[in-house]
Amino acid sequence: MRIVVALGGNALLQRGQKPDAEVQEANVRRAVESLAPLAAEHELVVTHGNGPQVGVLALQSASDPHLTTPYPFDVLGAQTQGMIGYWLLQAMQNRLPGRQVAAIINQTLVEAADPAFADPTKFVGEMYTREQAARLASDRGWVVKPDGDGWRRVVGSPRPQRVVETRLIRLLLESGAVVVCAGGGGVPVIRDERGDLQGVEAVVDKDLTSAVLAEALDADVLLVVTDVEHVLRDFGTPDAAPILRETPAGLRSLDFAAGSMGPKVDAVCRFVELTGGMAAIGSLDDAVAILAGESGTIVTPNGRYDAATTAGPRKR
Ligand SMILES: Nc1ncnc2c1ncn2[C@@H]1O[C@H](COP(=O)(O)OP(=O)(O)O)[C@@H](O)[C@H]1O
Ligand SMILES: NC(=O)OP(=O)(O)O
Repeated sequence: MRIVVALGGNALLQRGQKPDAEVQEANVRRAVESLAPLAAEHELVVTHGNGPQVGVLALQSASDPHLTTPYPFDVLGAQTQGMIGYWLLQAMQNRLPGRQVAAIINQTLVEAADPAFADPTKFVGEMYTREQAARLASDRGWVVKPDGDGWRRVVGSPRPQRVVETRLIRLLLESGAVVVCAGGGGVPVIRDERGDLQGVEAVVDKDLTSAVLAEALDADVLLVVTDVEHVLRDFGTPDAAPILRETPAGLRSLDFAAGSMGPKVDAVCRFVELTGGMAAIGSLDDAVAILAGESGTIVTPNGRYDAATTAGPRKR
């Protein structure tokens, strides 16, 4: 099978952890431990988040006295692709000797007129108290919003339209390589009036980009892995209950939090609606169990899933 796995920012940096390289490298090794069995049997594309990391780089850049202007978010997004891509590349190569692994810088086309530029929703960087966030907003011109128990900076997150390097990713997959791409949702770009690509100030949602990419690659499965075993209905209430199997229409009839579960649900529904394939949201540690139908929230056109008929290896 051809599988696209979207690795949550939580997989790379758990809440409360300091964003030191060695902390994230250890988390990446744990992620790769979970994904390696999939790579051994299937064609595998790994995408990843960059919310915490791109916020750290933005702060560094804004504090650098040598710069006249801080680096814009397209440049910072490319930096996170290089950094996280390198960690994933090395961990995969160590865990899958003999297998080719490619980690590529890539761009995601968005629409210049997307209203999301004017209504920032994408959380970046670390968590602050309400008072700290208010001060940062006034000192640095940030937009800040509540995220769970704290406050974080938000930036515009236009909808991904197409991964520019889709053909290259397909070629790499067909050659047998594991491909790490679409990091941070891909570097956001538009085409100018001459048709040239040009970066824009935004951070694309990696789950939505993963759905666009998975569909364009004719993937069989889209796995969105994060720090919860299932999507919960009535999240945050005493009636919270795991959703095990669902149809896209069933999931879309429920409400999910913008900026966290909302885009993941949107991504898996979109993939299943467009392809008739299987998509799931679950825990990073359970990637193999999700495919076996033993964990996660599994979304299919009819809300049923038979691992024996779906999860066979794809001929390369
Ligand atoms: N309905 C829900 N079911 C489960 N988790 C939810 C739900 N709504 C919000 N969440 C929160 O979403 C988080 C996962 O989203 P997010 O933090 O954006 O993940 P990642 O960074 O891994 O992509 C969970 O840790 C949980 O706190
Ligand atoms: N770009 C992006 O979606 O990052 P996170 O998954 O870390 O929020």
